[in-house]
Formats: sequence, structure tokens, C-alpha cells
Amino acid sequence: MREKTDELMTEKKREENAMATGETEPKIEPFLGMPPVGDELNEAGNGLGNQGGLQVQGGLESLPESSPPTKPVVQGELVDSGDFNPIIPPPSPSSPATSDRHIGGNHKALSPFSRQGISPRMMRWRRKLNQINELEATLKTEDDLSLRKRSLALRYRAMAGEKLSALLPEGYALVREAGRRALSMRHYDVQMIGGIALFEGCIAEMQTGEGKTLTATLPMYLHSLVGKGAHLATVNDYLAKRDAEWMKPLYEMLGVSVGIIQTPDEQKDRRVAYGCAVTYGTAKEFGFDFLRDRLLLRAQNRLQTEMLGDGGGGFSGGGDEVVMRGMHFCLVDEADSILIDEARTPLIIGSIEDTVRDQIVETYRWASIHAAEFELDEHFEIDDDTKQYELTSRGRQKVRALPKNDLVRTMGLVDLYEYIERSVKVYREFLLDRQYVVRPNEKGIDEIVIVDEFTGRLAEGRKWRDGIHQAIEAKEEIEISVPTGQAARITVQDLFLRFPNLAGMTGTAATSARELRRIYRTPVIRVPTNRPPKRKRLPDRVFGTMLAKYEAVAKEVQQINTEGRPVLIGTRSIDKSVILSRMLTELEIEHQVLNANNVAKEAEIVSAAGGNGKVTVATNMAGRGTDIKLADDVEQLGGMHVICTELHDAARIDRQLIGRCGRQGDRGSYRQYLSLDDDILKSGLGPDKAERLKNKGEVLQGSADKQANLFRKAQRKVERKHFRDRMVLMHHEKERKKMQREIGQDPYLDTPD
Ligand SMILES: Nc1ncnc2c1ncn2[C@@H]1O[C@H](COP(=O)(O)OP(=O)(O)OP(=O)(O)O)[C@@H](O)[C@H]1O
Repeated sequence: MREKTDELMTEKKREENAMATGETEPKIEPFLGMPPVGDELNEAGNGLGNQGGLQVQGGLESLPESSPPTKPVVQGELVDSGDFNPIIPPPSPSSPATSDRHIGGNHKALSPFSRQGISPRMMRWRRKLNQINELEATLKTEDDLSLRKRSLALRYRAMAGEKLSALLPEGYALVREAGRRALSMRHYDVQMIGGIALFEGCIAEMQTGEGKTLTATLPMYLHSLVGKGAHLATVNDYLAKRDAEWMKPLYEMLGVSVGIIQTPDEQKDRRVAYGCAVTYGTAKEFGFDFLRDRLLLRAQNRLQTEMLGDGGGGFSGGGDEVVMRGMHFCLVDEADSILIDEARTPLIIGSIEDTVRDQIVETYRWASIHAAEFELDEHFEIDDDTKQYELTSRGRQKVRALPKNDLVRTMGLVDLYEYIERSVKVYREFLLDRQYVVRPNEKGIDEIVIVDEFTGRLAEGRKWRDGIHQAIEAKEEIEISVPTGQAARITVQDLFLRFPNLAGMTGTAATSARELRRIYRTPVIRVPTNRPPKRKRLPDRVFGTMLAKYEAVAKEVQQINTEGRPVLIGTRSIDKSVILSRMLTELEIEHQVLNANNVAKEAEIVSAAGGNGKVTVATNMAGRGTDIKLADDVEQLGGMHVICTELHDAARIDRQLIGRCGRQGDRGSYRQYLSLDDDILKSGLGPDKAERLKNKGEVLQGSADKQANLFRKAQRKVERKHFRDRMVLMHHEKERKKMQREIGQDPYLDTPD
């Protein structure tokens, strides 16, 4: 009961915060005269932009009275207006209205400097920006010590109960000045507006390369003033560390301590990091720390008094202590990735060892040895929708007839069917160097490490659920980590809903706007770019087979290479990056490979990637967090060229790779390559259709460019399926929690296996 009341109160508090800032009905609003992000567009999977999206190019700062320059659309090239939506055809020269819209010809009507089309909230934000700007001249004349004193004074006022919104102008002006002095980066006006939106609990959509890391310092600083901690949740340890260390001089100039949580950290180090004014870490670690604290408090019988409600009990002397100190504000970086993709995975802490461990291990091994003997259709079928493997009656007969030792024989028959179904799935779908790698751990024992589909990085410590991880261990003939029971669990969604103040940043929230609003009540705001984007999209190219596609890619690399422009080629998996690398070597094209197998050289490769004539083949590792700086002469040559060799399951990941070029208004171009045997066709259109297309591709002479739309359709289908899965999970979790509360259980600790 208490639990439920607390959650309702947290929810209520967030709604009150929204009311206080004038946000009654959560909705996606146009930013400074931009049109709203249409739900219809999102539904159609088209993302934002060109169709209904008049883009205001250029930020406030770069916007004098006149509109920014417009650039005509060159036939065969699409000018990227920032939405990366490659399915929108080039505007027809015969429809001036369309091309006008496309190149932003309607700027005048929607200029941020006219009152037309601007909501009251936008007007209010602009007034705040003016207040901040007015303080700038004074702050510039003061020395570092006075800045720190001002910061301290703000802290006292916040602690004394003064509203943070009243402290915002001075607080933000201080952060901007500290950024200018400590990092030589003065927050642009558009970043200040993004910061105000974040303070008011929005998800700010900022294009890749527009400086989310710096923008985050604004709300993080302001919320840290009340002394209850401010969290920044990133997608991986690498980004948490990179961002915190990068921004540290700014915070320190204002007397704000910075803590970093990394997966291997011990409890005592975590407690220190959470004790800092701002704490950077991954959503996963925040979730596990919340659960561990909760388990500890229950063991100490303190849960009722200290933990319920805000998720943290604060410090008190002696013995084992909780590490977190409450949940006041969380800023979620890559909001759609964490709040939507990761929301599907519950975080689980295991309990005691299973007594039937040996039997389980033996059965995994037995199933793995026999997996290859099972034939599709004859012994098993695959459900196209659920992707479940199910044995046919002949398959079950075969299982019964297989040789078994004593341990396996004592396992129930229904269980044996499941073990075989799982192993067959693993045998057919989970490939070494694609979804996972085998690595020795710190004790020298080989283990499976997942390659994160979204980031291309190794997801240390993460495991597949439902026995898949163990079935892969059996397949690779390494030690099998038998799953333990559950001691505690929480979904990422539940975790973030516990924060009374929640905000997010992302490069690509628009396609998930409706979902974010529905689940987290966070409106999505689009922040315009500081300088007009100059990234060019070249038309897609479609080939019959992967080989033909890679040959064409290599040719394009060769050609661009002779112009001296750097090229970045993105592949979907490690093994594909290796194949492409081999082809480039055969053509004597000098290049570097960046994948999860050579993390050690990452900084070196990235720092060189923007150089004259550089070629880099990379997995998604070259996605978020990779800031490739162009060499001086490269900009005049046309900037970096990005080649995407396949579509990912989520369009957002493709956009992240594209976002490596044309950053901060630099020139750049990109092209999507596709082939009729691409994985996306199988996952989106089903195995039968994919097989037909593959066969067609094998006999195809020449190009299949006409099929380009098919790939986007497949991608949208996969995205919709994932959306449905998330909704089902959300529903089940809600029902489970409700039921458990009714019988007086703790939904996070009293977890069913
Ligand atoms: N106000 C500023 N002044 C000068 N440089 C800036 C400013 N804001 C951002 N930058 C620069 O822009 C680049 C991109 O910043 P950052 O990596 O934070 O972008 P991002 O939005 O997080 O991009 P991505 O999503 O692609 O990782 C960095 O090199 C940073 O130094």
C-alpha cells in the first residue's frame, strides 16, 4: 500500500512540476516556430521533417533579422535538413511549393524572431534566455573566485527552499561562463534553450554533434543545488566516464563535485560517487544499485522506514550501508535508447545457487551437441511473428530417441523439448563475432560477451535471458553459467518513473515521441541546429548480393579516396567489418578497422579518421560518442563521406552513424547501400519473402535500386514489432506489481522466478 501511494505521489509531484512550468497536457511542441512533430508521421515511421516539417535552419545566435541563406536542391542529391529521413524523394522541380518547403523557403513565416506560431512557453523560454544573456557581461568581468561564491550563494538559496526556476537565469549564466573559461566552450543560445527545456522535464531532440554533453551541464548544475544529487544516465560506461571527465573542469569551477559509476566499481567507491553533487553512470548501474540497496535495507529490516518512496535512505553510520542517496533528478542521455529499447530488459539480481546445477549443465551440453541434427519443417517450425521455435511431432519423437546419460534422462520430457528448441535457435541465429565474442575474463576463463547491436561495443556483464546465454556457452564449449533464481528485479522503465524530475536528450526522439509521452509524460522538443546543416544525402544503391554491394562500396571508397576526403564505412557486425576490410586490402586501399575487437586503439583510430584521405571501417562503435574532427583542409574538399552498408533494426542507429559527418555545420555526405540478402528483410518481411528476394538477387544482373523502399518498410515492421513487445512487457509488469501489492509483497524484491 505504502509503495503504491509513494509511486502515485512521485507521479503527482512530476505532474505538479509540469503544471508549475505551464505544462499541463504533455504534447510535442514546435520549437521556436517549428511545426509540431506529427504523430501521424511517427506512426507511419517516417520520422520528422521534410514532409510536414519546415526546418528553421540556424540557431538563435546565428539568426540576425534576416533568414539564413537557403541552398537550392541539386538534382540527384538530397540536402539533409537534419531529419535523416532517406525515404523522402527529392522534391520535384515542378512543384515549387515542395522544394520551397524542402529548402526552408518558408522561414519568414516561422522565423524565431516573429511572434507568429510561437507558443506561450516558447515566449517564456526566450524571456529567460534574455535574462541569462543580460547577466553575461557582468559575469565576464568577475574573477573565478567570485563565480564560485555566486555558485555557493545559489546553493544556500536552493537549500533554503527557493524555487529552482527562480535561480535558473543566474545559474545558467554561471554555467555558461564556467564553460567558456574552463573548457573554452561557451554554450550557444540554442544549447541554453535546450537546457531550459531539460530543466522543465522535456526530452530535447538535438541533432548529432550539436553538443548534448555541454548542454547537459545546465540542468545537472541547477538540480544539484538542492543537495539531493543529480544523475546523468548514459548508455555505457565509456560514455559516462568520457562525458564526466570532459565536463569536470566546468563543474569544479562552480564548486560542484563529480562522481562516476563504472561497472567494476566496489560499493565503497559507488557510495562516494553517489555522494557527489552530480553523478554520471549507466542506467543499468543505477538500477542495480537501487536493487542492491533495497535488498540490503530489507535484510537490515529498514525498508519501511528508510527506503519506501524515494528509493534511498541517505547515509547513517557503521556497517553495510546503501550507496544511493535518493532519486531527485535524472537526465537520460540517448533517451530513446535507454527509455525505450532498454526498457524491455528487466534488471535482475540473482539469488542462491541451484541444487540441480549439474543436471542443467549436462542438459545444455546434450542439447547443443544434437542441435545441428534438427531440420526446419521436418523437426521444428518457426513462428514468423513471435520467432519462437517449436518442435513438430517428428521432432519430439527424435528427442525421445536421442541417446541420453543418467543426468539428462532424469530431466522431464517437456523440459528436454525446450532445451532442444533453444539450442536449435542458438545454433541457427546466434553467430560468433556477430552477436557475441568469446573472451577470457580477468581470471582467464573464457566467457561469452554480447556485442551490443546498438552501440557495437562489448556489453560486459550483460546476459541473454531465458537460457539463451547458457545455450550459447554450451555451443562454444565453455563453462556454463547456470542461471540462478531471482532475488530482485526492476525494469528500466520503473526505475526512471521513480525520479520526480526526469528529462532526456537524444538525437532521434521524434520517432518515439508518442511512446515517450505516453509512458514517461515527457514532451519532446526539437532544438534547432546552431549552424545550418550542410550534410548531403546521396541516393540509395541496391544490389543483388552482399558481395556485389561490397564491391560497389569498395569502388566508391576508392573514388572518394582519390579526392582526399575521409570515408567512414559502417557495418552491422564484426565479421562483416572484417570481410570488407579484406576487400579493401585486396584493392590496396589503406584503412583502419574499428570494432569491439580492437577497443584499445579506438582513440587513436577516431582521432585519425577525419584526416585527409583516411578510410575507416567500423561497426556501430563509431556511433554515439564518436566525435570525428576533420583535418583543416578536409572541409574545403567536401568533408567526410559516410557509407552505411546495411540497415539496422532501428532507424535511429543508422542515423547515429550518418551523424558522424556534417557535425556542427561542417560539410559532409552519406549514402546507404543495400542488398537483397540483407538481414533486415528477413526480420522485417519474414523468412519466405526474404528467401524469394535473396534468390532473385542471386540471378540479378545490374542494380535493384527500385527496391529501396522495401528495406525501409521492413525496418518499420521490425520497429513496430519491438514497440508491441514493449507494450506487452509494460502491461505484464503493471499487472504483476498490482497483484503483488494487493497481497502485501514488494514488487522489486519478491520476484517470481
Ligand atoms: N558551445 C560550443 N562551443 C564550441 N564547441 C562546441 C560547443 N558545443 C559543442 N561543441 C563541440 O561539438 C562537438 C560535438 O559535441 P558532442 O559530442 O557533445 O555532441 P553530441 O550532440 O553528443 O553528438 P553525438 O550524439 O553524435 O555524440 C564537440 O567537438 C564539442 O567540442
